[in-house]
Amino acid sequence: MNPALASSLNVSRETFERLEHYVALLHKWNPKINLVSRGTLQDVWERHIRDSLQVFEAAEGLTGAWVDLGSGGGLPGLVVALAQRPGFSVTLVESDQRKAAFLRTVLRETGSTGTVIAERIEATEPQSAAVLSARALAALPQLLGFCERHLAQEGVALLPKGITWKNEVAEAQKSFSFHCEAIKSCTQEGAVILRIREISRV
Ligand SMILES: C[S@@+](CC[C@H](N)C(=O)[O-])C[C@H]1O[C@@H](n2cnc3c(N)ncnc32)[C@H](O)[C@@H]1O
Repeated sequence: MNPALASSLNVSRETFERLEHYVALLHKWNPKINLVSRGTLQDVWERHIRDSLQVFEAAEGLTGAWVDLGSGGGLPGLVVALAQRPGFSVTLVESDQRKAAFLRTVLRETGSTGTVIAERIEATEPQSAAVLSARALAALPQLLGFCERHLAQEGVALLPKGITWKNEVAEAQKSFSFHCEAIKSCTQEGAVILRIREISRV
């Protein structure tokens, strides 16, 4: 337990302990199945955990079914599940069977609840999510297509994007109408979390 780190992440002791267990499993499994790029593993708390927790914070005021698409090694969806905030049920969609096995292992070993769907997003039964997240999965136009399938009408998408986010928004506006708020990232200069709702085709 590192109290200074736990406090800077603004998580409870219990959540921090689950996150520590997750980080240990990431180190153990990563050499075999490449869950995160090897170079980022030494800096996992900043590059991945803090980066995912800020997506969670952007969900302030929301509750219900949280669906994370293309979860990979669990970012940000598994971190949301490990935080165990009341009012959310978390589903992780990841088509790679080995990564899905990893996600289930972390949930089981940390005593956390969550569902892992080891299927392709396009083939998964529509989820009617209240909150939909996806990090490093696809460009915004494709992500909004996934939202059409999996986000409830009143739902909110939380999509971390890098410094070219304005270009992606402009590209997506050619095919979709949507309300978009850009929340500054605390982990990368120029990056944002797009908070998107009221999506429809133009
Ligand atoms: C670049 S990784 C990002 C993983 C994680 N979100 C992160 O930020 O580290 C993209 C993940 O999405 C999964 N994926 C890509 N296309 C998918 C699809 N159509 N259906 C389900 N999973 C998909 C891949 O297997 C991979 O694990």
